[in-house]
Amino acid sequence: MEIKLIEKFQRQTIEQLLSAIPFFKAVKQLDPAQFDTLLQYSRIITYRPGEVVLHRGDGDQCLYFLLKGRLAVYPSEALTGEPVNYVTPGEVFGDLARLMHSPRSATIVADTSSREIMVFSADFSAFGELESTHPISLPTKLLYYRNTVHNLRWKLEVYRSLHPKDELANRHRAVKLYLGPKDTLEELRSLHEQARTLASLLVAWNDRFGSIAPSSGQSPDRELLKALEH
Ligand SMILES: Nc1ncnc2c1ncn2[C@@H]1O[C@@H]2COP(=O)(O)O[C@H]2[C@H]1O
Repeated sequence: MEIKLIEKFQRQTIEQLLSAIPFFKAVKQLDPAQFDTLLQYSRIITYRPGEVVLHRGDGDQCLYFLLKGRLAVYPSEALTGEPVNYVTPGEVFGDLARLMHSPRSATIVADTSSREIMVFSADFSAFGELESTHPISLPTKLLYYRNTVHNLRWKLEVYRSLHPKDELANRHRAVKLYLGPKDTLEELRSLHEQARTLASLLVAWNDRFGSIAPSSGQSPDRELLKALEH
C-alpha cells in the first residue's frame, strides 16, 4: 500500500481521474469550490494485488472511490468461498460503516486479476453532522446521498433478480421514495434515512448468503489466498 498526497499530482491528472466518478463529476459541475474542499480531505492510495484494503470489523470511517483495478468484497475475514461482490472503477465503497454507525461490514481485497489498483480516499469527517452545511454544503450532501441511495437500490435490485423468491427480495422496494420539495433539508433527511435502511438490507443479504453470486459455495479463490500469504 502506498499513500500519496493529492498535491503530488498535477491538477489535470486529478480532474481526469475523478471525472470517471459520478459524484465528483457532479460536484465539479455544480460547485467547483466544493470540489476543491473535498480534495483537501482526500488522498490517493495504491495497492498491490492481494492486499487487504478494508477489514470487516474495523472502526475507521474513510470513504473510498475506486479509480483503477478491481476489488473483491468478502463478507467475513476468512476470505473463503466466492466474493460477495466486486467493486469496479467509478464505484464507491466503505460508505456503510458511517451510515449505519457500525464497524466495517465486509473485508475488501485488491483482486489478483488487477495489475494496478488505485483508490481515492476521502475523510468522511468533513461531512460533519448530517444537517451541518460547512465545510460540505447542502447541495453537495444531496448529491452524495442521492448517489448513495441510487447505488444501494441498484445493488439490491441485482440481488433480487438472483433470488426473486427470497423474503428479502422485495424489502427495498417498500422503502419509500422522497416526493417532497427538492433541494431541501427535508430531502436530505429522507435520503439519509432511505440510505440507512437500504444499507442494512444489503448487509442482511451478505449475512444470509455469504456469497450472492450464483456460483456461491464453490471453491475458494486459491490465487487470492496464496497472494495474501505473502
Ligand atoms: N454486497 C456488497 N456489494 C458491494 N459492496 C459491498 C457489499 N457489502 C459490503 N460492501 C462494501 O464493503 C464495505 C465495507 O466497509 P463499509 O461497511 O464501510 O462499507 C461496505 C460497502 O461499501
